[in-house]
Amino acid sequence: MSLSSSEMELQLPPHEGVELSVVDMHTGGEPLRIVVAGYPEVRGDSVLSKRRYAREHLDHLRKVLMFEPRGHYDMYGALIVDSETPEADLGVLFMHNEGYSTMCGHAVIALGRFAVDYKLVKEPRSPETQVNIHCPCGLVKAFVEYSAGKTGAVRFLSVPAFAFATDVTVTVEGFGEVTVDISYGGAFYAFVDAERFGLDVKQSRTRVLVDAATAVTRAIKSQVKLHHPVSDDLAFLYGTILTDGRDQFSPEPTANICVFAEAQVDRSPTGSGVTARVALQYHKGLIQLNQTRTFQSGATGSQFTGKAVEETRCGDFRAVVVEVAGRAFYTGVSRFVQEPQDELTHGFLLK
Ligand SMILES: O=C(O)[C@H]1NCC[C@@H]1O
Repeated sequence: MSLSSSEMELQLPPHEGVELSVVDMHTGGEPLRIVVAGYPEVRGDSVLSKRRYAREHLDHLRKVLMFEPRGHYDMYGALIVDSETPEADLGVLFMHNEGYSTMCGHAVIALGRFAVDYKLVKEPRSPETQVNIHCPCGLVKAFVEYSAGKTGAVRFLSVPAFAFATDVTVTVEGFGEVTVDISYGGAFYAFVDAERFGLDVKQSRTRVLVDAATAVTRAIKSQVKLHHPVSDDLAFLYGTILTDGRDQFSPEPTANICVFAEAQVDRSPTGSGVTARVALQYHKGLIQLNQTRTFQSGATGSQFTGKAVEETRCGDFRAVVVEVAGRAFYTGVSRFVQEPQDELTHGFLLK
């Protein structure tokens, strides 16, 4: 007996399970699982309150889609929701191995293409189509290359980014006193030169980099209070980014690796991290407005570019608008099922 490909196409046998459909993409190697069907209504009168609602009432579905056996420890997801902002083409919630982030640049790059390809914006235009994406941190403007019916590279202008604190010394378990910078690019990150730990973001083993970055994140969470002028929901440390220390402007790429959420490793250079790092470099006078830098993922070598394009403010902070650019690709579509008899149907992670 043989099965032709058309007979096998997207057919599940009869089952009593709940189905969830997704489109999978990746940006610089970092996965993005976009939910297209199967989620119940996400209640709330703002994208930030919808994020709270999803965390309180729908978290079982995050685990189904992010965790094994359908996902994996480092899976990342996006759930499209309505936005309360009239200029927004779509709202989005981001999900990962621990919860819901406030910003995700790799996801914005993928969602920009997705929104044009799946007709979430009215009339695509050449050479670029603008897609306004309302993220929990605010409105992010994506510009998607569009030519002869095809989408390409994406650049986006993020929410105001600012250096929150520089040269903060914390006591890190296993490493003693470590001095870090903390910067905001839609989410807060700590930045440290990997050399401080005797590590190299491109050469060292990923597990060793993750342990050092995670120890820094834990230390900051317990020793530094963050705040954000717009909302307390934004005031938490999302992760630590280890760098190669090359912050002074150079046309050469600078590498970093981002460890966020629950010791999750970004395969991409991290769009919100690039935003925060550019704000930090600008704050320190290491780059000028419109000087484009290339940022490379220490994990995969994939690249984004980033530049500060305009000075602005965020509450009392002097801030900049940062433009980040990169490319995303489709990897597949899936219809997942949760069979009620399956003991592992809710998902699990190996730690
Ligand atoms: O590109 C970014 O901004 C994201 N990638 C995973 C972690 C961050 O949310």
